[in-house]
Amino acid sequence: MRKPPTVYAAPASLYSPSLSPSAPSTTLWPLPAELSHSEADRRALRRLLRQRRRHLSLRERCSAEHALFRQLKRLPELMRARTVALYLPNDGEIDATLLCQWLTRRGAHVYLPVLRPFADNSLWFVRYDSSTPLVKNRFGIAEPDTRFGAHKRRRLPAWALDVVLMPLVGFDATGARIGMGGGFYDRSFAFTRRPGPRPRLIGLAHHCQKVPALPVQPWDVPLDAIVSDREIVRPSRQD
Ligand SMILES: Nc1nc2c(c(=O)[nH]1)N(C=O)[C@@H](CNc1ccc(C(=O)N[C@@H](CCC(=O)O)C(=O)O)cc1)CN2
Ligand SMILES: Nc1ncnc2c1ncn2[C@@H]1O[C@H](COP(=O)(O)OP(=O)(O)OP(=O)(O)O)[C@@H](O)[C@H]1O
Repeated sequence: MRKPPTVYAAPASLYSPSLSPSAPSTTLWPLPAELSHSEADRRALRRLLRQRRRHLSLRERCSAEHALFRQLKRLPELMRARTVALYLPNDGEIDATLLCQWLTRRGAHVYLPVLRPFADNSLWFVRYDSSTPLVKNRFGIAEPDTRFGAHKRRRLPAWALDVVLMPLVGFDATGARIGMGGGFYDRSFAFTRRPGPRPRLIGLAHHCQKVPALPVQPWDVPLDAIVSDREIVRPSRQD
């Protein structure tokens, strides 16, 4: 019999050995003095922050993952949530999958993002548990298999999720964020600017991804909180 997929552990390939376990990643990958709105600057910043997070050692990752879990368990949004979207970590992203068991024990359901086929960079959210078959998407990230329509009963409209935990590439103290650059989350949650039911949006990142200031783009959806292994940032919503 085929072994069921391991679900709650992050793939071992994510944990590439550290290049230099002792050097703090912020020293090795310093930020430029000025950051502008220009696409070239945003691309350069993404590359640098992605290097920083990939450079964390296994020990730093493990301790960050546990620190993040402690912070998340205290969030009122998660304590009352019944449906929570998270992500399977990729490219050095902070790992929030310790929450899976915690949420399941509380009777909540976990969802993962799936690249929407035949659509412009937006996401579906499909229920995830220990028996969910996973396949790699075009970026090499594992996601629930939606090829044969079996996911249809397990898909939830984005507005019906209680909480969305969103992977960030960078953030600042005001709650501004930068993602992987595909606009996937911005498109999928653009509706949250209008009145009506909406999930709480919570960005997650390693502390080394915090920058002094990030320009906000007109299409950036506002977040309710950003949680790192060090702190919880609560931006004041403008609406
Ligand atoms: N773990 C995780 N899952 C996620 C996301 C994420 O950021 N993290 N996403 C969040 O949006 C979506 C996928 N978005 C992504 C957008 C760009 C790249 C990326 O690596 N881009 C390459 C260019 C690759 C190419 O074009 O072929 C790059 O920038 O180097 C990866 C994922 C859905 N699932
Ligand atoms: N609601 C939207 N409708 C149409 N295009 C959008 C929308 N949101 C973002 N975009 C486009 O997506 C592209 C990427 O946006 P951006 O650089 O802000 O990505 P990001 O915030 O890093 O990614 P993500 O939202 O996936 O975390 C931009 O060219 C932007 O114009």
